[in-house]
Amino acid sequence: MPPSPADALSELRQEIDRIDLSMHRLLMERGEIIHRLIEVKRAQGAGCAFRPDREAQMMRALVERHQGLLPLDAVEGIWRVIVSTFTYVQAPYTVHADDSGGDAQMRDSARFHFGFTVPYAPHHGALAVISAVAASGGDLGVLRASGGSGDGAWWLRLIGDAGPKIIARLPFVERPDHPAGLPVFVIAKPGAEAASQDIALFSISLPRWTHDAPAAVAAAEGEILAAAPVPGGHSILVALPAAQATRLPAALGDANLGAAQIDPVGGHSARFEMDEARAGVFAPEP
Ligand SMILES: O=C(O)C(=O)C[C@]1(C(=O)O)C=C[C@@H](O)C=C1
Repeated sequence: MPPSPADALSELRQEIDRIDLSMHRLLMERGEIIHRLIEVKRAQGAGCAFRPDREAQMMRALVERHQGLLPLDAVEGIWRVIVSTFTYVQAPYTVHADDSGGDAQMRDSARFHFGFTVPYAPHHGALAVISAVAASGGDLGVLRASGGSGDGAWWLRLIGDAGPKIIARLPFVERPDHPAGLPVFVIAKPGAEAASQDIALFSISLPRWTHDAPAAVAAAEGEILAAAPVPGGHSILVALPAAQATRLPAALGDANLGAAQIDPVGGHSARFEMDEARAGVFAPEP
């Protein structure tokens, strides 16, 4: 005789309890590993525990192997909370975020990527975020990748050895309809470990704005992310594959912009975009 619906339900719930217990035990076991990792990192003298390149690699592997009923957004969100919280328990940090372009999207992004245990400190403007990170021990800052605030050329504040640098671009896995898809840069004070050099970011101060600038940057496979007038000229924030960075001076020179001042302001892992079809595989049936 097949089991009654009540018995079948009870059996399935026992299975769920068994799986929940295993997942919880595994999370606690992960915590033990993190304990040992703290010791190793302490021996290395590292400050901030955030390792964006490692996280980018983990998030890609996660979405690539994911299958089944659970929507990808949920799986990604769960792992973001796990990893960010384990980062926090290694070395507590606050996420300073620029809410000048709207609080809701920025807060959703910070909570999705860093969870609720990590303190969230809103600021009005990119400059305020950069100052907060510069004054902190090992905090992170989150800024809209497109700029967007009325702060002008905020990236100038990232120039120089001591200034915070861009170390990541979020989300790690880009796709249409990402629940926290606002493209943001994460900034931090320069750490012991070198940041990724897949994509390099430069502040370029031009003696003047010219419509040849985008083509010159494109000639080095770069992209202008933001632009703002500065005293004595115009400043642009440029992203390009790090391997192409040596081509920038010549490309600018060819556009009569040889006097441009080029300063590194950080870098991040290569962007990883999922196409719509793949991103939708796990979406619930309408
Ligand atoms: O791999 C590390 O260095 C860790 O600190 C572990 C861990 C994780 O929890 O998986 C946490 C923080 C880092 O940003 C990356 C990964």
